[in-house]
Formats: sequence, C-alpha cells, structure tokens
Amino acid sequence: MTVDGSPSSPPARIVHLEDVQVRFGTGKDAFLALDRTNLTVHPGDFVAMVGPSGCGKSTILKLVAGLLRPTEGNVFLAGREVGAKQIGIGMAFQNPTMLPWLTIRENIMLPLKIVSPYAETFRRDKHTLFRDRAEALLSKVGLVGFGDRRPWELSGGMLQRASLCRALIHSPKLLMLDEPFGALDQFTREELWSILQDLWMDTRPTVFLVTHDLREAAFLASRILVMSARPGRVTEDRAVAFARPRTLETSFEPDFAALTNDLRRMIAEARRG
Ligand SMILES: Nc1ncnc2c1ncn2[C@@H]1O[C@H](COP(=O)(O)OP(=O)(O)OP(=O)(O)O)[C@@H](O)[C@H]1O
Repeated sequence: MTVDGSPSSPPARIVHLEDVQVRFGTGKDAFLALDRTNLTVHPGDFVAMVGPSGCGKSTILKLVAGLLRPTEGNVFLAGREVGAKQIGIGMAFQNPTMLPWLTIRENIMLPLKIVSPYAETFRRDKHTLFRDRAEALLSKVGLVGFGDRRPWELSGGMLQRASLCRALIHSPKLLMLDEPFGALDQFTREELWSILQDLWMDTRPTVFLVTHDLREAAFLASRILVMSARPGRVTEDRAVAFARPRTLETSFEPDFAALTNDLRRMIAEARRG
C-alpha cells in the first residue's frame, strides 16, 4: 500500500530475463555462453555491463534486442515475450557504420525509413518533422553544419556522434550500446560521455551499455552489472548514485575512484576464477 492507502503497483519493468541460458554450438563443440540469468530493468534505467572478455555481455544485448533466442528461459520486453510486441530500439556499436553514398543527415534518418510506425509516414513528413528532429540531434552532439557531408569527411569521433543521433532519431524506448566509444581516443571518449549523458537526461530511454572502460560505466550508469567469466552470470548489481549531470570532476572524486577500484577487483577475480 502507498502512504495514502491506495494499493501500490509494482514498478513497471521494461526488460525481464527469467532463468535465461544461452548455449552455442552443437555436439562436442557445444558450450554454455550465458548461465542461468535473471534480470529486471525498469524504464529509464541506465545499465552498464562489465566483465571479462567473452563473458556474455553482447549476448545479453542480442537477447534483449530479439536478435538471439535463449536456449532456456524467457526474455520479456514491456511485459510481452520479446518479438511479440514492437518497441522502439536504437543501437550503436564500436564501428559506426554509415552508408557511404548517403549524407550524414540521410544516414541519421535511415531508421525512420525502416522502423514502424515512422516508415509509413516517412515520405510525407521527411522534409518537416523528421528533418527538424535530425537537425536538433546534430546540434546536441555538436555537428551543426555537417548534415550534408558524406561519412568519409568526418573523423571517428564525429561519426560516433552521428551514430548516436541515428540511434535516437526514432525516439526509442531502449538504447543498446555495444562498446560505442571503444575505438576512440581518451579525450574524445570523455567528451562523448557528457554528450550521451545529456541525450539520456533529455528523454530518459532505458539504456544497456556494454563497456570495458570502468570509468565510463561509473560516469554514465545508474546501475552496473558485473559478470563472471564464461559461462557468464551477473555476480554484482551495483546502484550508482552520483548526482547528475556528472562531470569529469566527478570522476576524480574519492567515491568514484573507490567504485572503479571495486569493479576492477571484481573483474580481476572473475578472470582468475
Ligand atoms: N553466434 C555465436 N556462435 C558461437 N559462439 C558465440 C556466438 N556469439 C558469441 N559466441 C561466444 O559466446 C561467448 C560470449 O560472447 P559475447 O560476445 O556475448 O561476449 P562479450 O562479453 O560481449 O565479449 P567481449 O567483451 O570480448 O566483447 C564468447 O565465447 C563468444 O565467442
């Protein structure tokens, strides 16, 4: 019950994994990639996943995105089995692949051509609503004036900014980020942390971020999942309460350093164990 006596309802959950296992290969080559995993994520959570290489972080992303079926167990999205209901998902990866024959703006608007319900009205609204939305995102990531350029004219960091715009153009409820800044230099990466934090604070999509950078996880996430070595399991689910917006100064504070040291120790143990 709530304080006013009305019945309390449990918080909505956007992602729910129930006793999920993933096995790859067949016969003597079969192996367990993801061990029995239970996970509940609420709308607006910013979840970072860290752990030893090959522990199953990307596998969890693929399960949630509906790109992979579990061998055992169930994956629910917004209360329905994954795939049963359309819910907007945006994605960005380490390599921000863009179609070279399209401009940056056209690349950013690509999901609108494909993702329902935008695809149906795309032709009609292309030059008004959607174009404005693309310009607003370009401006938020510091790429004003680059919409008409071709991908080869931009640096790696600029392409990754454009890739964030593309992931967000259709206002997805879920944003899946697989090491999006992994190939960038430290300065560009830190700049993009702040940009991503601002974008997330604007509309609060639920985010899954896979990263090997523990400072990045601590800077961005509201919750960090630490995984064991393969077969992966979630061994720690840590809330991150630093006030927002976080700044680079936040990342030099003692609590921040203590958190990243804890994470480093847990992953070192997982690698040994
Ligand atoms: N389609 C597949 N077929 C066979 N094995 C796979 C497949 N996808 C992933 N694997 C294996 O499953 C394990 C988990 O892979 P996954 O990519 O989820 O790990 P990860 O934690 O994201 O790794 P990294 O941190 O190195 O990117 C790895 O051993 C990987 O080689």
